[in-house]
Amino acid sequence: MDHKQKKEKIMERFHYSTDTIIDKPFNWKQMWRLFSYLKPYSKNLLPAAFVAVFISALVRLVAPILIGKYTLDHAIANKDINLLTILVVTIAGLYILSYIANKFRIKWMNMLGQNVIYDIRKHLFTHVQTLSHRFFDQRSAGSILVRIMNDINSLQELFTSGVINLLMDFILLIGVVALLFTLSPQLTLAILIIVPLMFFISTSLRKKIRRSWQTVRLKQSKLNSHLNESIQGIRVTQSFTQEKENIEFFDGVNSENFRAWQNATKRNAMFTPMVEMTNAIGTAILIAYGASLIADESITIGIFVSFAFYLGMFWEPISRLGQVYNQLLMGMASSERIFEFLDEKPIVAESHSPISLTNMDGKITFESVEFAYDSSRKALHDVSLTIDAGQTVALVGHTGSGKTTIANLISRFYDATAGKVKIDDIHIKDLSIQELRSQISVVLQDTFIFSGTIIDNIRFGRPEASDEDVIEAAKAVGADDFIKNLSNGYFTEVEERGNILSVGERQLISFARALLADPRIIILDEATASIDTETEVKIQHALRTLLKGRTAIMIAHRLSTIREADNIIVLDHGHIMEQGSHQQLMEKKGIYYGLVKAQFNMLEVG
Ligand SMILES: Nc1ncnc2c1ncn2[C@@H]1O[C@H](COP(=O)(O)OP(=O)(O)OP(=O)(O)O)[C@@H](O)[C@H]1O
Repeated sequence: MDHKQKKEKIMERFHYSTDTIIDKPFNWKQMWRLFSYLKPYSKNLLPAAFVAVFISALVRLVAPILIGKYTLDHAIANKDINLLTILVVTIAGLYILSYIANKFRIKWMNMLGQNVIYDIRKHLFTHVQTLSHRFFDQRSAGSILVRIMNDINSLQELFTSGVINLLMDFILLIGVVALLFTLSPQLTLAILIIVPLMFFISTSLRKKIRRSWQTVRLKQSKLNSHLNESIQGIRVTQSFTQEKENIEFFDGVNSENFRAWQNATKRNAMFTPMVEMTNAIGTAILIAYGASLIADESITIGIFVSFAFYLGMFWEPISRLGQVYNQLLMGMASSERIFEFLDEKPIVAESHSPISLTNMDGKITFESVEFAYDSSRKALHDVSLTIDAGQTVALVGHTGSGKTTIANLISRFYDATAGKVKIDDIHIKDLSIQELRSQISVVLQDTFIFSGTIIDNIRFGRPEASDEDVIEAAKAVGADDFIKNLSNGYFTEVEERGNILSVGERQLISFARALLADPRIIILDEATASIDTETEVKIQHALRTLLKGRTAIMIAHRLSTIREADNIIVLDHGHIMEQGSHQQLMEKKGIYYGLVKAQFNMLEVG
């Protein structure tokens, strides 16, 4: 395989297909929605900045006429020293006023921009937190990160300088055109001939620029997704010595990103030369036609000078409007992506009038429940079961048989596609999601440890718990011993995912976390799988404390851990195959019996 083929193969290795180009036409409604984030500032920052803009625009509009028409044609032509002094002082005063107004305009606009960015980011993050598991199943963490960080960042310029420049340029443009007309209508008309040409070129560029910014975001998304995955999976990469391939893939995505940027900035840069070219044509017309108008005394030299000033001021806002327009296009590309997330509704939605169940008993019923993660295959078929309050039920079965899916439906991370899941005989969809979940604790094999201290990690589900309560919970599950031996005991800082702890230690922390949260229903999904047999024996006792008086669902491949369960449900390909106590199922000599025997034989051989 030559290098090119090898590279192509590497580039096919990872797929980050969920982020697609959203190519809708320029949409004013959407822009309006974006600008509605300015609303909270419509009574303070925004009007203050508008006043500042208005003052500096006004000064810029008035000064040339004072310089050209009045200073040249009146004061200097008539040698009127008094008028000249008044004009010089007025012009100087106006420029000082403009300087002050500009200073405040920049300060207030920066504050406005930062506030708006803060608000949009907060809104998006808050919304993303409420979205259902299915949303996260379908997207990489990196692509979500790009929208919350890069897409929102790219709006910053639009809000700090774009919006206000837009306003300033509109005032300038309207003012300048009006003044040009009053100074000399013929000369103005002659120069305005080029405007339709400019309009035509800018319209044709519009779509291309917007698309290229969309592509940039897409490539950034891919880059971030890969970066995120590479760091999370670095141990696997290194153990399979795939660093070189990983670097090559990264290099491929990085160059795609680089090319996309190049392309977008190239297209962006087309605006300025276009404006400069029209500027040159306009000036040529001014000189040629203006000179002939002076010659036949249709206009004075003072008017010609004012006109030249205004002409410069005419191209400047047009050129800047091009820039703002680009910012608008960029903002459009980003806001489409931001609004796509904001418009995403949680699939698991709160009922319109949720029933409050603050003191749940913990009875769980499944009535002919069916579930499919995607339409192509079902994960559960016609599952009916009853778990009485306080019972401990074990779910066993082969990998992929649907055990975790049952647990997911109890926590309402997903909704059943058919049938009903009930808690205390109430349809789960009618219950308040927050109350439901606050009374359920899930302990997984792969425990998530957040950055922070051990004590705060245990306190995660009950932030108001005292240090003593935390220590008591840790003692009850046998986590106290190892925590005390850490450099700072309970106050030892752990980084994201708790890499300084062993998998078993992380599990013990999550046991303590669950116990402290004091739930009515507890789900242990392979929760003891990474704990050694000795520790497991130790925590069997703690487990009894943890499960006492609560409804418990235990999912375990290691069957020795679930012998004491009140009921064991055996699943196969999403069907309940048999259920009963350990004794009953052993006597039945069915699937469970086979599973126990297989494990026993393995141990014997081992
Ligand atoms: N988020 C998901 N999206 C799509 N399919 C999924 C998802 N999670 C699980 N599945 C599929 O649903 C089926 C049941 O999975 P489930 O996680 O319930 O199995 P399990 O019995 O808990 O397996 P294990 O013992 O390996 O944990 C499997 O075929 C799995 O591939």
